[in-house]
Amino acid sequence: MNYTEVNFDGLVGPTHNYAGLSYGNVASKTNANKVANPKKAALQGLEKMLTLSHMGIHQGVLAPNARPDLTTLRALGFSGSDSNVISQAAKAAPQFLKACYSASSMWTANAATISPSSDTGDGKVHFTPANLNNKIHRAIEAKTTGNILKATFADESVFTHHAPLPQHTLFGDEGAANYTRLADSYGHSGLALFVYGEDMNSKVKPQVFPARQTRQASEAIARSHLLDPAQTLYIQQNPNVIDQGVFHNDVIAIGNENVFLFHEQAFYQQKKVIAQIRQNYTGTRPLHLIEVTDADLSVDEAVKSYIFNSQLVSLPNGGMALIAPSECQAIDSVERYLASLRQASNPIDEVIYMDLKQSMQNGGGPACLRLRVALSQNELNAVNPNCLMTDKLYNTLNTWVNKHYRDRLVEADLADPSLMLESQQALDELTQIMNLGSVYDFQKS
Ligand SMILES: N=C(N)NCCC[C@H](NC(=O)CCC(=O)O)C(=O)O
Repeated sequence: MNYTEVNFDGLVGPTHNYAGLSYGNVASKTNANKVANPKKAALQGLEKMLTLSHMGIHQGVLAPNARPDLTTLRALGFSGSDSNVISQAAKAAPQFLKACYSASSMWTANAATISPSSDTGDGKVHFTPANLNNKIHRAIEAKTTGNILKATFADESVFTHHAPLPQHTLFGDEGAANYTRLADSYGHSGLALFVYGEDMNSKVKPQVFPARQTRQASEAIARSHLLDPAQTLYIQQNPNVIDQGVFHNDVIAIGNENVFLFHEQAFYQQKKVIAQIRQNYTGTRPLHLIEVTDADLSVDEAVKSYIFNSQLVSLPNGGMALIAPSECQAIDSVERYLASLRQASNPIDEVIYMDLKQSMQNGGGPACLRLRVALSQNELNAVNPNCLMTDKLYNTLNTWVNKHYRDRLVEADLADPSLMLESQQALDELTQIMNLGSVYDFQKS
């Protein structure tokens, strides 16, 4: 059957800011308190979506979570009118206010884990929103993200939506950022690689920064998605690279169809991992396992450039392209490596650089900004059409961003209730543009 991959990018929400909320994510900490430009962030994201759709690649859009998250602020004991909730939180608990204002749902690689119908026991596409248990500003995304996924993929005859895993450290789940699938093509059953940072029954774990994904979470998802155990591998991230800022596996490895590009320090007991992948891959097209050595690039250069957070996409006329952050052009060794990768004998023959600086400064590169969904033609027809990128939707969203978004946001602005009202108005309009219904709590009260 004819399958295709659709990249669903997260639309950057109107409250994008730099709050230093993610311990273990170097960029988030380094850029804390910088002046943010939400308008530019959203336009940079839309530009990437348009570029891919003009390359003939199917492109989708996922609406952002509503911020501030008043439901969470009220659960924390702030009460009265919405404006009172904001001003009380700004005085008593600015850290929680920042968490409830984060636009972090833009990084939709963390929105969910999705298994295509060619991998699942019942032939449906399975979705599990990530609980993002490790960080409070992200853990509060799961419920609304679930609503948005249901409104985007509504047809229950082809799509199955699971609840997020229990909110407990044992089941820390970061979604597709820690999941890759290797297959002959999108429509063939694939080898699911679940990469975890910590097995809660083992002592092998990072010493400085937290491991966000647990093996227990990955196993639970593979069970609910009815994956074939013979086609599912659980791989541990190298704890030493987590301690160097590799907080998700997609900061050190990227796979697409029969190509897997990863750093030589990506995994714990890497030689064994490579042998397992080779042994379990059932495709007939040759598997390209491309290991980037320390001599090519250090882990530090990988984290600074975000080279592994490029999107690796199959082109309509064959071959693959790497959609890389423009930060890769600033580091000589990275540029050199990319040039040699293009020349070498593998399907990657194009590198396209994108300016995503607003997102990058919070540790979110091209691959963080998109959720991959492999779909058959029939399943693609069942997707909410207002969530699929066209020139018309691009123009509408561009106008919408220019109308509603600020071009400057700092922490002090979060205490001003007019930011809340502006955001709610913008998002209410967005749900009409994207025909999502009432996915936000503020639309229900
Ligand atoms: N690698 C992938 N797939 N996603 C990147 C997510 C970046 C996000 N940054 C933040 O949440 C920073 C927010 C702040 O500090 O204001 C995170 O750490 O979870």
